[in-house]
Amino acid sequence: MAISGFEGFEKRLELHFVGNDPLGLRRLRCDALAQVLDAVQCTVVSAVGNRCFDAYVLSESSLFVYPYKMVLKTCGTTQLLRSVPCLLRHTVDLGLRLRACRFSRGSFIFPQAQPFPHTSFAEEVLYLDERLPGSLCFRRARVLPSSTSHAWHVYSAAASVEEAAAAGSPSTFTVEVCMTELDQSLARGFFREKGDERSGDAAGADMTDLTGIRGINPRALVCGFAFEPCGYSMNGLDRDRYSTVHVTPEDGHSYASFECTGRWAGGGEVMESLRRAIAVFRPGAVSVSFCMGTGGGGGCEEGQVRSSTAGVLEGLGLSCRSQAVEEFPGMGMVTYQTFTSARRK
Ligand SMILES: C[S@+](CC[C@H](N)C(=O)[O-])C[C@H]1O[C@@H](n2cnc3c(N)ncnc32)[C@H](O)[C@@H]1O
Repeated sequence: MAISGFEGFEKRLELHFVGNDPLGLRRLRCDALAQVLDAVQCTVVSAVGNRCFDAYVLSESSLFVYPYKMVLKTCGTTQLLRSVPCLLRHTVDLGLRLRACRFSRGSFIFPQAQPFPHTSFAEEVLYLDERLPGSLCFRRARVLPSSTSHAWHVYSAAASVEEAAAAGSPSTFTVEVCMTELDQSLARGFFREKGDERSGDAAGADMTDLTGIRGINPRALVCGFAFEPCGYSMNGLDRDRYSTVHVTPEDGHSYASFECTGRWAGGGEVMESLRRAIAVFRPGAVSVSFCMGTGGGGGCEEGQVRSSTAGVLEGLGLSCRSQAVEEFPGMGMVTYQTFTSARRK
């Protein structure tokens, strides 16, 4: 951990593959996954799977493995992008071909504590540019700004605009929420009692219930883990959709994140999850980023996504301070909105 404090803001990598084996990436052996995570400098603390995907809680955030999609999200001073060369070696052995990659992150609280290749966004982009196969020729790196010092950094690379659009239906989305300045009394719910000798899973299950996290999606199978002396991570599995929450409750640099995937279908369900997740923490500042497939025809329209999001957060006493939108060839549209508590001015 950095001397300054624990860096809650995660780095997130999403990789899409093509192949002929229906199990695809789920065939990756435990020792191969351990090598990939070793390169990043984190470990698995718990794992669960369903018919559609495997979900791992890590010492620093989460990993989701579908047959043709992998999402690796890590916080602290982990070296997320170092997973790429190792992973690509293993996936070639499984007969899988990388067809798209997206890397995203917010602005670090302690940027000086980040090691290579995360010392700057330019370094991260260069690292990926040099290691991704040349066949991923549609590339874009953008920093979506806000009215504060926070910004959303996104890099994407795709082999073909058509191939990627076909694989991600226009109505599928991923939403990433970053919350800081958590309500102190609510953040206390993510500290363990002194002398609590239960396992991280057992203490995590209680935190899931007592803090209201279980209610974010009552249908999900939740795998929660409580760190010592504080901190919490959970993965939720609901059919082919995952959700994940990570909490750094320490006062002064408190942070929580919520992420989920789904289909837009009018947006009611995702907006309700968003409302419940933010209500668990009552943060002073929030950013919400949606990544949506492109192609039109029954999908989610970015203007509608932004106005629904603003409506939900305003209902929680948060005011929209900035909005940005950017298209990434082959990966879709990304929106980025920031909010602060109305009481905070
Ligand atoms: C891994 S969790 C949640 C990560 C998530 N990205 C976040 O920061 O919101 C991080 C919290 O757990 C605490 N923690 C305790 N032991 C830890 C460990 N071995 N590895 C990572 N975090 C640990 C940290 O101090 C922090 O409060």
